[in-house]
Amino acid sequence: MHADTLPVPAPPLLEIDDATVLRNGQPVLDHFSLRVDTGRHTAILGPNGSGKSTLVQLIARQLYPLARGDCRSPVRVFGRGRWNVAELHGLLGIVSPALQRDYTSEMPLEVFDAVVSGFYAARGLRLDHRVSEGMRERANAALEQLGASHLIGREMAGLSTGEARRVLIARALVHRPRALLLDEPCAGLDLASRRRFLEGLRTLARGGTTLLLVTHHVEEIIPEIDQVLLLKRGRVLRQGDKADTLTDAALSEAFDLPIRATQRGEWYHAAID
Ligand SMILES: Nc1ncnc2c1ncn2[C@@H]1O[C@H](COP(=O)(O)OP(=O)(O)OP(=O)(O)O)[C@@H](O)[C@H]1O
Repeated sequence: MHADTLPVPAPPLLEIDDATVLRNGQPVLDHFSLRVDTGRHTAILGPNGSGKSTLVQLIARQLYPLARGDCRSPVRVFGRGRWNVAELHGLLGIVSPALQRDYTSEMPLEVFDAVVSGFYAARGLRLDHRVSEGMRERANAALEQLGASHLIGREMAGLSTGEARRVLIARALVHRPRALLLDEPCAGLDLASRRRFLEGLRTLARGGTTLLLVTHHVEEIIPEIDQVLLLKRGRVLRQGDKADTLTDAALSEAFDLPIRATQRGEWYHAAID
């Protein structure tokens, strides 16, 4: 095969190159670099205040890094440094606690409208939004995929935490994004709901959506995730496969406590030693 007929490799899902983000004048991400290849399911794990949500906001274009001398954007998603936010969300669905707070506030919003308005990157439908039959079908299919079809007709504000999260993930999925960035998706779920929810994520991961899962909990790292990024105080402490990152030494250093990690089948657990 000639060099010019070789397949072009897909650009990485995410490349962050020496990004610094300040809050109140303090660096909360500090000369931060990271690369995640498309198709490689990844967990971003770290203690409170380590910079996980800041990283999500940086990727989502809700926060900006300090400008660099060479004018190159330090954050590239699918190989591009410049995106309009709606276009970006079509390729990379993002579900965060802030989004959930916004969508479950008292301002009325029905479940199906919450999902189908994802096509317009809007919170609910406006009069000028035309919903085609194709859009309806995709919104219904996404709700079904998340086991949330029975919630159609309900108000978002009246849903439980887990129900609302499923609806918001369905909303992110209407675009058939290549990747999903989920910030603390299991927060507020009881033990059984958490396991059911994680099984749903496993199905998504196996279906070809690259997952970026932000969490404090080793137990939420589904078997399909094979790369872990350990954060500490705004820096990457360690990045690699689970055998290298979910170790007693690495977790103890990240959380500043002696931690013992154990593997049970395909899942990992961590406890204070
Ligand atoms: N709006 C803000 N103004 C000032 N400082 C902030 C703001 N938001 C976060 N920070 C600070 O930035 C640092 C990183 O916070 P961030 O929320 O990104 O961490 P996190 O890893 O997501 O934490 P948690 O697990 O508690 O959600 C913390 O020191 C935090 O106090």
